[in-house]
Amino acid sequence: MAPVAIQEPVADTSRILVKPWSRPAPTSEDLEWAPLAKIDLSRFDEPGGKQELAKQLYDAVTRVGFWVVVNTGLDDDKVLRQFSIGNTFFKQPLEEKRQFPCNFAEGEYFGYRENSRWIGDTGIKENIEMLNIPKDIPALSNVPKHDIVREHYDEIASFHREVFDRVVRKLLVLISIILELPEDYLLNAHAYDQVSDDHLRYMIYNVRTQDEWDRAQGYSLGGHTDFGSLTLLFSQHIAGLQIRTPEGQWKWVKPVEGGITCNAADTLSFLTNGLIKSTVHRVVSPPRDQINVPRLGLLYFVRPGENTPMRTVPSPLLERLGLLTDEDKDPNRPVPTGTEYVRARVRDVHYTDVVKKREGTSFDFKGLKVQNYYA
Ligand SMILES: O=C(O)CCC(=O)C(=O)O
Ligand SMILES: [Fe+2]
Repeated sequence: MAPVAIQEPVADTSRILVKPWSRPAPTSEDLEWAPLAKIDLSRFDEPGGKQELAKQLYDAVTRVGFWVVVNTGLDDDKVLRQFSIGNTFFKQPLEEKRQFPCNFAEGEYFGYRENSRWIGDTGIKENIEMLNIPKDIPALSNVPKHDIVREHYDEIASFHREVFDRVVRKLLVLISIILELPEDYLLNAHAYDQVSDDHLRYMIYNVRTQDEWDRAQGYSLGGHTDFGSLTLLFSQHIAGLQIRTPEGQWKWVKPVEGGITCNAADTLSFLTNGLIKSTVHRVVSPPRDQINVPRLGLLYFVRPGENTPMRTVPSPLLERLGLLTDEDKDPNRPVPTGTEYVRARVRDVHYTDVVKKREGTSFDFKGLKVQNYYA
């Protein structure tokens, strides 16, 4: 028998103590929850499993736009540890958090986003703070890290990679199967080792009074689509997220124990000429029994990168559905890269001191067009 390595406990030399965070109590209010498909990723490697899961995912990605993955193999203790690191970060002094702000002038989203912007003319500020952490690849190692990220980097980086490997990779394979493309087609277009603006996000909605929520929401309810290809939301218990269902009703998203809520976003919709649905969603005031609890979030955003042309993919399914145009098939037609598109979008939305609702307007970057505002 091979000798078993005995691991000495390693002294924690970090300066910043991460206090364990746990999920607050779920709401006891009877909300109208959106029915979402549950995709069991433990079946992915079974014979025929991928094909079966792809069938189950079809309606979710083409019509609903939101679904839940379960049995991902990600250990919930590791998930809670990431929530705890995020929570500890947000409790740090503003000067510390402000050290590395998002560079919105360039459409760059890595770093800290402060809750400093005014919402229209309401006199209320946004209540969201976030810290976006890039992929753990050499080409992005120069992106500056806050102390808490540096001190816990091994753990954060391995979580980042594990989320990609256990969830993102599998979803990109399933969607490639749906599109009748080679299984690794979309994975290659979003490869972990290539430069892209993928990020792990710690996010917090700070507590507001009902009156503040009402005033902010009277101006805008914040309906939007996400900018990249896929968004993963780790389970947390504060309600607030709502999706606009295919029937046009707003329904709440219920947290699933051990599950991850996923949604398709704009660039995946562009790459499939609209077949994959980028669903409109928003975060509204939590129910009464949760309104005094900060809404801590942990998310992963998948974006196409520098080496991904924003051209409809050569899918036989899209061809049959009449969604592949001659223009799409022309490899010489110049198109932006994923990074160019995403940065233009981030700059357009976030490079401002006052958040405007921009009713009736849309964003158009070299022919890639999305609506800015959904009521
Ligand atoms: O916090 C959530 O549940 C969703 C947040 C969201 O929609 C976003 O960050 O784009
Ligand atoms: Fe979103």
